[in-house]
Amino acid sequence: MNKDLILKKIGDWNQDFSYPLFIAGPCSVETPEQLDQTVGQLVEQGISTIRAGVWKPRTRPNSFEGVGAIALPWIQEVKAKYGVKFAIEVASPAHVDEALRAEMDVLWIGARSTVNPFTVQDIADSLKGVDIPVLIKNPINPDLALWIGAIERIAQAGVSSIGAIHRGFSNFNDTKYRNSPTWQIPIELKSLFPDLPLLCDPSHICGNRDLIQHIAQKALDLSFDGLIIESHYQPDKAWSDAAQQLTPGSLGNLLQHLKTRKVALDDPELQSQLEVIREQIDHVDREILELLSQRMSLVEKVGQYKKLNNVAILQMERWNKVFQTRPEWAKSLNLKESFAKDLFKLIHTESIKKQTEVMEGE
Ligand SMILES: O=C(O)C(=O)C[C@]1(C(=O)O)C=C[C@@H](O)C=C1
Repeated sequence: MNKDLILKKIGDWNQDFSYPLFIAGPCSVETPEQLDQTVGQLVEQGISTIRAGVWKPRTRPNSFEGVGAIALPWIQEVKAKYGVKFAIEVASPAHVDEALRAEMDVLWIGARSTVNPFTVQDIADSLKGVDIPVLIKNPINPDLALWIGAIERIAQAGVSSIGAIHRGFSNFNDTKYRNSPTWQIPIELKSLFPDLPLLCDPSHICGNRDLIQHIAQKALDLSFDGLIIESHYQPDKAWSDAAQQLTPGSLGNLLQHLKTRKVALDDPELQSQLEVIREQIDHVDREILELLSQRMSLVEKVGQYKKLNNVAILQMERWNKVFQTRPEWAKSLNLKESFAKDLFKLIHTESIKKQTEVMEGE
């Protein structure tokens, strides 16, 4: 992976944006009136960058696919009237061309486009020589490399202001969320590219307006750089994504109740108190690793016995016992059973690897 990508924090982008960056607007542009009402009300709530879908990629045909390019002059009108910036989704070079001609301020690449490197490359090629902020949503499947690949393609086209949007990942099981947040993936992205601005799209994660506050707060707690939220002046009448859109008033209320967290500690007193606890954590982590190393030596010993006596590595009866007792022990120690299960699954996989090395060794 290319860790040498030159990425800029929002404050260094080629246009001025507030920080954290809060973008809001309707799922789709529907009519000039809907756009004007929604944008006017969002501006009253302090929003200065609006999102809206012009072309909508839909799962199945014959559903509303966006009004298309006729929306662009309507957008230009509200941009001029309210002095807002505008972000729209592009999924092809033709969209990029029309969006640039209509002087959009920000483009985003949707989850269904990010999954396809051909599509992303086509979009990247059409952006050569144009420096407009581009936001890249995660692919619908939980594939970090694909997300990074899309970011690299856009960066290589010469775009200097790039952000990533976490909109959750498709899931087959019916969970609480429309798209699973699977936070470890955006966290991993942030740890690989600390300067890459990362926004969260709680609307698409939740699929339901009641859950948005919680996910929005969680994103800020995890040091996300902003939010992109769907808002419509009459959400229940929206032509797409009705259940997850908020009225501008509810959005304003949500933003007011959000706690923005500091990324770094600037109070030396607090810093030194934290240092003391962090030293203790370092010490405990070291002990955990020493104990794991001891466990692995024992596993290796068992491996030698198995090799000598021609016994199979995988011992389900014993493993089932381990896998049953450890979560129980964890619970009595105030740890989550699910955490102990995940941990011991990892440990067991490592034991099997170790014993395979013993078996295959001289
Ligand atoms: O008890 C064994 O036979 C081991 O090799 C140890 C161990 C473990 O890690 O706990 C590893 C592999 C087996 O499938 C069961 C358990």
